[in-house]
Amino acid sequence: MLTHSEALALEKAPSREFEELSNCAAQLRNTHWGRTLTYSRKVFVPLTNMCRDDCGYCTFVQKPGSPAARVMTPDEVMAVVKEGERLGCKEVLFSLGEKPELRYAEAREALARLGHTSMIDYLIEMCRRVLDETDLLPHVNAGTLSDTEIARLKPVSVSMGMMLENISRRLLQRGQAHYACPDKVPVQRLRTLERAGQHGVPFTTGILIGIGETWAERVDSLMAINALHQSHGHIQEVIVQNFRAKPGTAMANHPEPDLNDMVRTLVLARLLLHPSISLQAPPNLESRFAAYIGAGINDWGGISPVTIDHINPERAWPQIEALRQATARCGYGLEERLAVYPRYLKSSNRFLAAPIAARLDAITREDGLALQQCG
Ligand SMILES: O=c1nc2n(C[C@H](O)[C@H](O)[C@H](O)CO)c3cc(O)ccc3cc-2c(=O)[nH]1
Ligand SMILES: C[C@H]1O[C@@H](n2cnc3c(N)ncnc32)[C@H](O)[C@@H]1O
Ligand code: MET
Ligand code: SF4
Repeated sequence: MLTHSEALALEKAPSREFEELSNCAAQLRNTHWGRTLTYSRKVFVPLTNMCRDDCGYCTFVQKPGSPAARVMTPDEVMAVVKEGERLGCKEVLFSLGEKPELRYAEAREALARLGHTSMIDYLIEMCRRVLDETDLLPHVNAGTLSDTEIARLKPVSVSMGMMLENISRRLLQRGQAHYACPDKVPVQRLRTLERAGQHGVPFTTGILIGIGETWAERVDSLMAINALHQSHGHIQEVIVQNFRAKPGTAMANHPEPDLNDMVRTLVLARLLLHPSISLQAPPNLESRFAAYIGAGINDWGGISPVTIDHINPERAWPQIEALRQATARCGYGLEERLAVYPRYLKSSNRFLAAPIAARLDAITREDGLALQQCG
């Protein structure tokens, strides 16, 4: 839709020109996704907050030795999932630190007590329990994954995700957001995205805005995501998430991106990405919803009536009814969807393992959830 030089120029396009581009983005959303925005009713399960990486913006991560460092027990996981089920949630978002067992004895010991040697093994067990004991559907956000890890997770989850964040290697330098983060090396993130495509996993990714990247690096990141989608068709959604500065982190004093920056980036994403890719922005990290809708988003992501956003614990979820009203004031409806998007739901396709396809078949027949076909 946009050439590379048009994409670069969008950053500083004069307001009249930008308004036209923004109208194009909104129009493109209307054409491909209609006048209904979606969200997923979820519970957030932070299976472990120990992590071998040290992202400069992250408060989720806890070092062993800190009283807050932990691995959730199976009973704790199932209690929150059951509570979600009681309140009508359909997604379990497993979001966790990356491979802490490779760095910390405490993580290895905690896993050994649970009968496992790796966090991914334990995650697979818990996904299976969710499927066996509840009606919820696991979405796995566990960072970089190997071929075998993806192959083993696919039959126990409906979709997986990992933010590319940014393709820039510059951010790995000392003093930058991804210093000392082996799992944030861009080629490792890109390999995970590529492997997910090869395995036919409906995949969520995205970019993190305002962590020291340039506009050109955002353009390159979105173009890389789009190219992977062109090869494999697996990118179901792209999240454009604004960095929030947290006290106590290396980036506590780093400026947060402003609304104009977010809006321009959303327009960029809508115009660069294939229109069948859902464009999501989280509603708890910005309250001016109309600006996001005007920039062409079609989805608000996961919202929980049960759990906080453990990544941004100080940012409360909007009430779903309040979000519905705000969305309606912009002229759009709000509908619930599943963690996997409609176009992957056709049974007997390469995107769903057989037991998952059977489960989804049953759920969608009962519920008739957000099943508008797109893309
Ligand atoms: O509550 C959150 N949900 C996050 N989600 C979940 C998201 O909101 C949706 O629930 C799922 O993507 C399902 O569509 C992510 C999912 C991913 O695959 C990758 C990254 C994220 C990031 C967040 C996040 O920071 N907070
Ligand atoms: C789940 C996703 O949340 C993002 N993430 C981690 N820390 C922050 C923060 N301070 N602000 C915004 N997003 C963050 C990362 O990109 C991670 O992949
Ligand atoms: N650690 C993973 C990542 O940064 C999962 C989300 S952060 C808890 O991608
Ligand atoms: S953002 Fe993810 S990878 Fe980075 S420190 Fe936090 S938990 Fe680890």
